Amino acid sequence: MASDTPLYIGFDLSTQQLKGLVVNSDLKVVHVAKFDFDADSQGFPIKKGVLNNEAEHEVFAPVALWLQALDGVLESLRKQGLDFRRVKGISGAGQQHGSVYWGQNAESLLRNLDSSKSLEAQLEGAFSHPYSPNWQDSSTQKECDEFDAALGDREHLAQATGSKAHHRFTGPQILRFTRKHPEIYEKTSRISLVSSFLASLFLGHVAPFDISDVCGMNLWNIKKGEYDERLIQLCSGVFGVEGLKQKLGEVPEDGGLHLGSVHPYFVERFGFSPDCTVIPATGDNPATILALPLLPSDAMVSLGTSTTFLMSTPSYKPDPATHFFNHPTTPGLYMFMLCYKNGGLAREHVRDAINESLKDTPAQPWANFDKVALQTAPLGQRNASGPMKMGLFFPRHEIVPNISKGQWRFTYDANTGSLEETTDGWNSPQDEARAIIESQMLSLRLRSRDLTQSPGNGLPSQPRRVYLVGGGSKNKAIAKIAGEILGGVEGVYSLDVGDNACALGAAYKAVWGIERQPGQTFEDLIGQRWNEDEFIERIADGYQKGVFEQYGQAVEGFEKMELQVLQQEADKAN
Ligand SMILES: Nc1ncnc2c1ncn2[C@@H]1O[C@H](COP(=O)(O)OP(=O)(O)O)[C@@H](O)[C@H]1O
Ligand SMILES: O=C(CO)[C@@H](O)[C@H](O)COP(=O)(O)O
Repeated sequence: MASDTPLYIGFDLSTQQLKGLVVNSDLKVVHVAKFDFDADSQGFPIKKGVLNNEAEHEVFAPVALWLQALDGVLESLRKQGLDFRRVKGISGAGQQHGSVYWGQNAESLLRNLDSSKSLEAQLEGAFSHPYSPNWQDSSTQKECDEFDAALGDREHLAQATGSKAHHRFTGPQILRFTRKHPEIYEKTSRISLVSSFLASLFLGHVAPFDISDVCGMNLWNIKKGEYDERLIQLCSGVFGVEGLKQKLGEVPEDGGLHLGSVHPYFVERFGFSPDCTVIPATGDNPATILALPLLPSDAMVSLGTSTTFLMSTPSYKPDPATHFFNHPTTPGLYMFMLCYKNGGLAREHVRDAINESLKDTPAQPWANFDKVALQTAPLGQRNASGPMKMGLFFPRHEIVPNISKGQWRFTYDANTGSLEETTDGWNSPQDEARAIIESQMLSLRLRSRDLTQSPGNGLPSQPRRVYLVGGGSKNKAIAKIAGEILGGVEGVYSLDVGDNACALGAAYKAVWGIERQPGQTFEDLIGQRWNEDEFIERIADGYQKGVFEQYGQAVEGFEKMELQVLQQEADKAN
């Protein structure tokens, strides 16, 4: 390909790292660079990308860390030989819900960025508050109760905003901020989401929210396409409604909008072309569904720090147990999502316990976990009618369902429907490798079953394909068990970009934003250029008659188990 053809960059500012991925107009990846927060940053006492205040259940990240990371990733791309002059468009993805609080001098500091200094050196003073509340935070129960109550109950809130109130959602977080730091709130000129923060750095002024990511705030009325006045009223606390609206700013509808050209900082420091255009950055989950032309009958499971389950759908069927967002590019479509806090880190706990019990940490740290998981029979059953082992493994307060941290193990007899909380018959931690994967997948199947349909030929309802993405998607043991539980008539697939799907989706968004014809949808443009044989790999079987139905029985036991644990926890609290 000629060396002056256009390139596009997608960034992924996630929990544990910032990635930058470069594609050409044919959607081929030409560069990837990564800045790992724990390994590569200097001067931040973080662990897994965040800081904790356990006493108040707060989890937060230093904003300056992300500034250091952005210069770091661009520097790595330069070292790889990226010719920045060819980059025509930039978009990005940010971990969802996190908020960044800009001070009074933010716009002037952004506008006057000096290319001889690092972003960190000159923007540290741009924030009224140095930390961004992280999606793993669970400090806002009081505020969540108020949000649910503001529209009557959690059903009505979900109907209006796509989700019931959640600890991590930005509205409840802002309300708590107005109470905990009233004087800082007053001095805050603008509030960004992590996605719009990233776009702001490239633009050199505070960028608007993205039409999909704004749905992760419990403030946006999805059907009306505007902020919900009652929720803005609540969220502004003792401060004025107008003041909050001004801090939040406008929300353009077009996900491919040209926000403006990159700031001269990037032209002078890295050699970007002055006409390189910034396209709205979206949330990391919305960006992930843009990594391929996803059909409404497909499901994606993102195995990152969080585990998320994603579908693109024309129907808006909000429910307090799930999330709906506007689709990031296509009006009339929505994104359905389930999000679990205890994803990758919970699996790592079991992995480490197994390595410890075997006194063996192999070079590939997942080797023992995978071997044990595959050697264990489905549901730890000794025979087809034996008791099923199942459990909940939550080293952190879980979102789905809303349960404090803890570990519970049960056996379930599918013939009698009896459920017993017991560790009898469990060989821990070995049995937990399969059990934790099963627990996560059974929860996904339970909560997504109303959105799937029968693919025909008398087959049970299930997705057409299951796509695995995120750090855990390279794990074939997880893929095999995911296929057994979730099904997928055509099988379980992974993207050849492995754990970079989110950055890839952001890069595709930039391609579409710049190269689309008037009215051309994302699905149309990406669908035309998508090369299935090259971009995806079938890594496991999906639907398997017999085992899928066996797990269907287990879903019933799983639901009962969750309800019992919820009841036990509620009784303890009273
Ligand atoms: N081979 C593997 N098997 C299972 N999980 C893995 C494997 N490799 C990485 N992971 C998991 O991937 C997670 C990071 O995923 P990633 O998508 O990169 O993170 P982020 O949440 O920051 O976007 C880690 O927490 C780790 O547990
Ligand atoms: O809170 C959510 C979604 O609602 C999380 O999915 C965050 O968006 C962070 O994701 P990762 O860092 O795990 O990719």
